[in-house]
Amino acid sequence: MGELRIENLSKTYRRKEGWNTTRLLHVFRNISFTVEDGEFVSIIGASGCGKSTLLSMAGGLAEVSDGAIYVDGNPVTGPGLDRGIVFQEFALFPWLTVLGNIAFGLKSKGVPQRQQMEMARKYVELVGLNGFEDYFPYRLSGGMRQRVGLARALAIEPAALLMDEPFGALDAQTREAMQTALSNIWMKTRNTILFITHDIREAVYLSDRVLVLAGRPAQIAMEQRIELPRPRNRFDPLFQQYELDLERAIGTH
Ligand SMILES: Nc1ncnc2c1ncn2[C@@H]1O[C@H](COP(=O)(O)OP(=O)(O)OP(=O)(O)O)[C@@H](O)[C@H]1O
Repeated sequence: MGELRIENLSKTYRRKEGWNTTRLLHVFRNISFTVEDGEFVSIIGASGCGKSTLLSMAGGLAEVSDGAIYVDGNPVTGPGLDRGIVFQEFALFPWLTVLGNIAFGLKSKGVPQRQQMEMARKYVELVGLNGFEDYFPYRLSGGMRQRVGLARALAIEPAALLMDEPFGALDAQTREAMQTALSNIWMKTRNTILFITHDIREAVYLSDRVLVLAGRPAQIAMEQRIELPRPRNRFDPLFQQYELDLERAIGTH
């Protein structure tokens, strides 16, 4: 199971302006949507519209101002092993090898040591890092580091995977290769994924459904189901039509 439900979610930041004035910044108000079990949903929107804030709240890392988030019906009250998170900054432990990084969360989950390595190896294989098990992160390219980040998040077998601009720090070519890799992995695992990006092409390539966040306070301005067979062809005219429609939705709200 892995259903992620966002219910009437609001976020307000209190910003200090001068020594005795604070201003309220309503980032978004009353946002509701559900990522169904096994569904890949992306959120796109202009810079500053609140995408990262929303994902951090789902991860239990940022406080909810109003509303609630549920994973399989259980309210999110903080970080937990039912959610795997992948950030843009790879956030790997530099003193651990590839295998050590991937096995790390399994220890916290209480998986016995022998089984930790077995499971970590399974995910090394899934993300295509065979042969690099004993490398330390500094010897890996950006794309390989993000494969480790993905394997680490997948290894704890979370109900939902939360990904915040995971390929944002990569060059264009590596980024496209990682999109293909993630799409292939997802076709095998069918994880529930909430994916944040500002790249429309990336969202169309990967998602079952794309939500456009726009306005201030932000709202879901558009919801687009992507009805293309996988693996997807970026040059398909229908693919390009989806891109255009979403571009328009971001621009006009
Ligand atoms: N801790 C904070 N205190 C006050 N304001 C904040 C805080 N964190 C974020 N904000 C503001 O909230 C808004 C939403 O920020 P957020 O990072 O969620 O946007 P985003 O859509 O992820 O942007 P980007 O695509 O540039 O990463 C922005 O206006 C930002 O300046």
